[in-house]
Amino acid sequence: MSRLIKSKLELSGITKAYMRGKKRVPVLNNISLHVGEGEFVTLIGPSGSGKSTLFRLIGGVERPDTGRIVMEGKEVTGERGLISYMPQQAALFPWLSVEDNISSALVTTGTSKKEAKEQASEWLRKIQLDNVAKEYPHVLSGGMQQRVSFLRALLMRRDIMCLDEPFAALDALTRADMQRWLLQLWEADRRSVLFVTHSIEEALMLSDRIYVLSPAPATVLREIIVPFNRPRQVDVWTDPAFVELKREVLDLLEKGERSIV
Ligand SMILES: Nc1ncnc2c1ncn2[C@@H]1O[C@H](COP(=O)(O)OP(=O)(O)OP(=O)(O)O)[C@@H](O)[C@H]1O
Repeated sequence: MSRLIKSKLELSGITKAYMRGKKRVPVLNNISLHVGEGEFVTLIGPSGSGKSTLFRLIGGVERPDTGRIVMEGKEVTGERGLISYMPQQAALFPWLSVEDNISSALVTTGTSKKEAKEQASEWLRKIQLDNVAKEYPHVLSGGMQQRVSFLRALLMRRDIMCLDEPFAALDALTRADMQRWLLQLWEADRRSVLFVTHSIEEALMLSDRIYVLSPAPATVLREIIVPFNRPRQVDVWTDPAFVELKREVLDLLEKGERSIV
């Protein structure tokens, strides 16, 4: 299905190993995947399977040993500054107010300072954080900081947004709230997203497609197309197909774990 959609990001044959002392430790083994225009794609895999490493390669912070990274049809292996990245802990400038954290993201896209300030206030109103616009990030709760951090990534308007377990540090209720919030905001804007999570439910709730990774050295165990319609309802987890897919992913992850014991 997704091959009909124009690819924003395409990884082919990515291999990466690190040296630990004199020992070469393979982390990624021949990974190929793609993210189509306006697609929400998730990577799920056990801890240490190389998901963050993959993001570092896509972000150009490191280079793969073999393989190619292509964005919008152009090879960009090792090039920086092409993605917007949101890590587990909110990445905000502590010396800037919430509003200035947002407007500075807009300025990087070429928006004038005056226009950026106006748009930042408008966005903060839209996500109901206008009451903290003048505050500094440390005053905000974890969930609020992550909303601001997501908004920054969204407004950078890079070709692809890479979200690395953005809700992992939040409590269960805030996390569920954030998932609903992200779903609404993303469905209104449809950016191309590559998302990492450990939560199968989160992956099924948010994604168009899921790549299930094996333990390191990671390979793609399976690509799963998530069949639920959009706009997606939050009660999708009660759908029998949801329960079935959850079991399928869990089995894959468990089999992957067992194969290295
Ligand atoms: N710079 C490095 N030098 C040596 N080993 C590294 C380096 N970076 C990562 N590794 C190793 O590569 C493996 C994959 O790490 P990575 O952080 O990419 O996994 P991950 O899937 O993101 O893990 P988690 O889900 O726990 O965040 C780990 O064994 C890690 O120790």
